[in-house]
Amino acid sequence: MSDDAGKSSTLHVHRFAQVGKGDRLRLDPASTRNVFVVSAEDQSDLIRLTPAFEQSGEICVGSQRIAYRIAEVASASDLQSLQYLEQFHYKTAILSDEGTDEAPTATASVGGRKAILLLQFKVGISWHAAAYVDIQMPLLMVKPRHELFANAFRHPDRPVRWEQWDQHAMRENVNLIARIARVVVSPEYRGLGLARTMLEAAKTFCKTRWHIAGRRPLFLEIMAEMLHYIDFVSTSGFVRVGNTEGNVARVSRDLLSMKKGYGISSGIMSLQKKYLTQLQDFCKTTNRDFEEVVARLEEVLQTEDPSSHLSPEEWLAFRKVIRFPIPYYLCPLDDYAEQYLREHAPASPKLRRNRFKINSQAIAVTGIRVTSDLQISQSKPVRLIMDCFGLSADRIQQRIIGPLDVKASAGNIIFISGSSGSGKSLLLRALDHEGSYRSNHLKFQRSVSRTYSAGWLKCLPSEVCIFEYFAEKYSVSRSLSALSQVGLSEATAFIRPFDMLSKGQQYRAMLADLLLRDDEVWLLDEFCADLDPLTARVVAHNFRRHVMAAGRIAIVAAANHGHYLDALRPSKIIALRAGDAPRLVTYREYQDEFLAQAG
Ligand SMILES: Nc1ncnc2c1ncn2[C@@H]1O[C@H](COP(=O)(O)OP(=O)(O)OP(=O)(O)O)[C@@H](O)[C@H]1O
Repeated sequence: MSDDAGKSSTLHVHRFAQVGKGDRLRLDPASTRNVFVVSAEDQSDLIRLTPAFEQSGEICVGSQRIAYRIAEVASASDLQSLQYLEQFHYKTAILSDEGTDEAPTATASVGGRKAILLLQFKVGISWHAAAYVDIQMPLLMVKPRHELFANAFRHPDRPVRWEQWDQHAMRENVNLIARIARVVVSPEYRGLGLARTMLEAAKTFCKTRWHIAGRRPLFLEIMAEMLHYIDFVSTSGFVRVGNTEGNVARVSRDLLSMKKGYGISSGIMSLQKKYLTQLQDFCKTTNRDFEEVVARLEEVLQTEDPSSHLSPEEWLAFRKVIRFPIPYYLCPLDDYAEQYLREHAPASPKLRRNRFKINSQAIAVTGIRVTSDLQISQSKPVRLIMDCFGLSADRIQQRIIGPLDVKASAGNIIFISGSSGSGKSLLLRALDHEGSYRSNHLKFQRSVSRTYSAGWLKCLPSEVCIFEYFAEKYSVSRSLSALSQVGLSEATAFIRPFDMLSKGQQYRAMLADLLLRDDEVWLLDEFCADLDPLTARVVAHNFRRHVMAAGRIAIVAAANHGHYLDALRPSKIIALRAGDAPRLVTYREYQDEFLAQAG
């Protein structure tokens, strides 16, 4: 950089620093740490460049608070963390000539400005990378934005105005939009709502640090296929503006025209060339005629659900050249931008909320007794045990549970604790008054105030991958939402059959299935037993929210629970002890009496 007298000096900044050629800098005479870019619109507006952006906060899961920091990627170790997280990315901007070319990696150079904010959790004395958001320059041509900006924009405080969104207005102002190119969350930390935390951080960053040639942005945009199914952005102030255009209407025409060596009417030429090469490669490997393949492409694109008409090879080839419309959202970054969106954004049909059948009725199961009756077969080893332990009768009748009354109203969790063999599983069985469980040696007694349907975790079929099972049984959006609530959002898990999942993944998949079913009472044994402590906490936390929202009654049993019980926060606890009467206590009493002892 050089000063007004032309004297030059060097300022070292990190790779993604928000500064470019021609930017005017202001140094703080009191501290060389403080460097600003002078706004091109208002000399008194200083946009901070250094120190780099950093924000901290806490995420609460039950009573546990996990500290995090979000900072610009600035060091070599940040870059390493980023590379680690890249493998888990959801693509948020699809291949598009309304968009970029195939989404490059976050660390790759894309040309133009970009900023990457990395979220790290404090674990002990070290920091664990958990999520990042990648902010880039906007796309040039986006149909819904184009239509929205056809409305005159007259900023009251900034020299930003256009009467119509023509070439001139676009050239002048398109960089007043920043784009969220990606939000990535590590699978270990899914279910904590980190996508929202990252969107909020991106907004703050854009309001305070982002600029192009000294001009601050007015909007933040995001477009993503996933937004068809889960709206993870509107709670952060993003407004749906419409769907991108995609290329369905013109892809075959463009391909044929390119093949003949002609240009195309719209879109990015290099991208179209790539499509052409990809389809030509497909024709070569399958020995098919190009025109015939394009005709086939055209034919399936006329149908309502094109992908269902394609063979696997065709699907793999065609998906590289077809871009379906995807939802496009804008987030205002100042008051006028907000007012403008409020006035002009088309009223778009809201995504249907994931409605669950909501229950409101209580249950009362009284006089619960479970007794076992065992005729002892007197083999030599059994006689040995009888001698050693002083057993004399040839028949053992034992009260395992009860008498006990269980009453619960909708939206509550009852937790059954007790050591191994204390009767947790049998109590759950007893609460399933219509259940099919039978044993010749057990007698169940209870009376119920009314009948209710009880739901258990059930293994899922292994003939299809789990997402196929979910999407066919429920809707895509309900399935995605339930799977994300149980912290299962890895694409690689979704596309495997149930028997190819880990125990913990199987558990979460079964739990998602239970959340989506309509049973009034959920009976869960060995709750979260196969999960690591953090995932168990996250699952317990989200499970509780779901029970309350859907008015379910959940009766949950586990021997090991100290690491997540505060996140589950049951309303009552039934503490079982072999050979003793069960105790019914509140969560607070249980904490004082039982957990304190255990701790
Ligand atoms: N089918 C059965 N017939 C007779 N007795 C049984 C039967 N099933 C379980 N029991 C006995 O009932 C008692 C309670 O068993 P239960 O499976 O409910 O214990 P639990 O608390 O769930 O134990 P864990 O934590 O080890 O799973 C045990 O002593 C067990 O031996």
